[in-house]
Amino acid sequence: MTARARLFRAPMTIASLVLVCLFGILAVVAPILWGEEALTARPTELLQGPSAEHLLGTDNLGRDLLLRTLVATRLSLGLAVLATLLAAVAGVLVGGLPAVLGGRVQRTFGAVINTWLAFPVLLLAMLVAILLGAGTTTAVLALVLTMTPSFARLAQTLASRVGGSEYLAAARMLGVSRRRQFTRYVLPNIAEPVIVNVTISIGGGLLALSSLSFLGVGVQPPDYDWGRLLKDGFAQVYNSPTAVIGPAVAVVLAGVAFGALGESLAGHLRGQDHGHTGGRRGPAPGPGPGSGPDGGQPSTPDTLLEVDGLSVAFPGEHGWVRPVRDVSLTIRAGEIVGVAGESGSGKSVTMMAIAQLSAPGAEVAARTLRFGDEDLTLLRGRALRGALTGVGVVFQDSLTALNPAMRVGAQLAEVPRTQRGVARRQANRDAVAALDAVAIPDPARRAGQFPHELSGGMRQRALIAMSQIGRPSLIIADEPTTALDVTVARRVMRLLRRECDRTGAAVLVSSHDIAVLGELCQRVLVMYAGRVVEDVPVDALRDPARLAHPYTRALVAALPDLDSDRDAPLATIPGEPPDPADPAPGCGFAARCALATDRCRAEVPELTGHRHGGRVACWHPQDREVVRS
Ligand SMILES: Nc1ncnc2c1ncn2[C@@H]1O[C@H](COP(=O)(O)OP(=O)(O)OP(=O)(O)O)[C@@H](O)[C@H]1O
Repeated sequence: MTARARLFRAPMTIASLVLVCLFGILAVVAPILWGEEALTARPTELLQGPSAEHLLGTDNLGRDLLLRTLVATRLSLGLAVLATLLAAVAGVLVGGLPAVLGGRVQRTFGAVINTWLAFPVLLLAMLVAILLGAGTTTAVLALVLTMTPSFARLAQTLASRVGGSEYLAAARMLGVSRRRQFTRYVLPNIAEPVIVNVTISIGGGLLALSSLSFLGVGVQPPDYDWGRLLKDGFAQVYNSPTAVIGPAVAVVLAGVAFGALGESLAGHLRGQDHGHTGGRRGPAPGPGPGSGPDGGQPSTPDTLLEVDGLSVAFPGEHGWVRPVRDVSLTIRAGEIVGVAGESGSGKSVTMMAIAQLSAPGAEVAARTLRFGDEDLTLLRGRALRGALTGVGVVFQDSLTALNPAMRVGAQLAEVPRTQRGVARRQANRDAVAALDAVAIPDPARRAGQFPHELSGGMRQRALIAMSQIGRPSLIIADEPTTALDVTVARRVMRLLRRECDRTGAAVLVSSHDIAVLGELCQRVLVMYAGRVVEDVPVDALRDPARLAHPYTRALVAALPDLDSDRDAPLATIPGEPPDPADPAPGCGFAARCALATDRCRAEVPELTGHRHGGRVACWHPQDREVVRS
């Protein structure tokens, strides 16, 4: 049974849904059927108790109390629904918009929402009602004012997850307008919980509005809602106790029905656990000047990307933490370069900093960050986005990298539409062709599906297609196969290579698996503790004796192969990588290195050329000669 089928079979859902529907029908038909009669005064039947003719008795003008309660459903529910919807819209705008407007706006709006939330709801409503004078409009306005902050808080929490997601980061990078980011990326992904909250809040709104009418600051005669009926009934409760029963039961039943329905829906949503609005990246401030030793490779005329002295810092508990330090690398046009290293070595942070997709709050600095003819350290805003149209990004987790609320084809089509102004139809055709190019079967049908309808491998292919569709000259693929099993991962990597061979794009791709990189790349950069420790040509990688850095050797030795003795434990690298918040002086690997000397523990080695044709940062580089001796 599907989760939705289970939801609609749950007794609480059925009961609350039936009640909500009944109230809805009553709100529509009661004024039509009994509106006139509920207003008819009967001077001979004043303040009567329950009878067969008047089940709940009559009021001080002889009007039937049951009919008045039924007719009041429309105004009571109508006002509660109206106030809740207005509050939801206002709350979503206040809480959701900052996600696409950026850090400072986000913080300011957050502070406003917190202050707003601190006011007691009913007190605020009464204050507004007293200031503006009693009446229906005032009551609704007061309610909107008091309900808006809780919607804003909800929208803010949900939208901040979307704001940090990879798919929104990619949309920003593409130059998708803020309005479109909000309507196509933020809104659809926060809609479900907001709608559920609207349902729950209608119950609360109904109680609050009834309270205002009961206190005399809400609906005024001759209009009447349940709160007003309660107020009038209360005045005659000693003569006719049944006068309060009708509206009291109606308020409680409707409040409980909406609340219970909302709670059932919320439980269903929690159970579904989409897990696809999570993400962790957002736009980065532009890189600024940095410092550090110059370890960069000389750039050649066909150099496509040149990075020198790249450092990334995040605000930590005790000051700035710098997980990436002084990284230097170059990539030539069409070259496929891998980035290897243990978890936490700084691969993703480096790659995202190059793609200008660092997490909010990150401080990125570089002496040189040049892509093609553009110096990215000097560009901002539109100019930076323009320069980055030549970069395609493949993220780690295809589920968080694709907008779950947008069809796959539409997401792909967004790239040519935004970057080159291609017409929608043509862009859709391009999207299907791009899916076809990455060997997705039945691409036209798949283009019409949502990301969750595709398998993990297929989604990763779609991401590769998306990174290619803008015809970039560089693809940055951050562990594109982490979420896939080994066989699918290898297939996806081969596909990445085939696509890049076909289009001539260069690739910077990271992976934990140095063996996979060895198959795919021409060069592999080995990272340790936020630095590049070796830049190895792939032929040297295949011959462990030519590897220069003890860490690279240890990484390669830790790889199992077909000849490995299955009973023997795998080689591991003893010790732990250093904590980026507490880096030791000298070489980061010294504490785990059998060859470390005092110099290693005191001075950071620079990346310098090595006989294998690459570079190494080590005071005691290894090579064939050293091994033999
Ligand atoms: N937004 C952030 N704020 C603070 N620290 C961060 C942030 N993102 C990453 N880091 C830290 O930076 C370091 C490097 O992380 P990074 O994700 O680059 O490692 P990685 O080599 O890609 O690892 P993995 O293979 O597990 O993804 C880690 O210590 C991580 O905790």
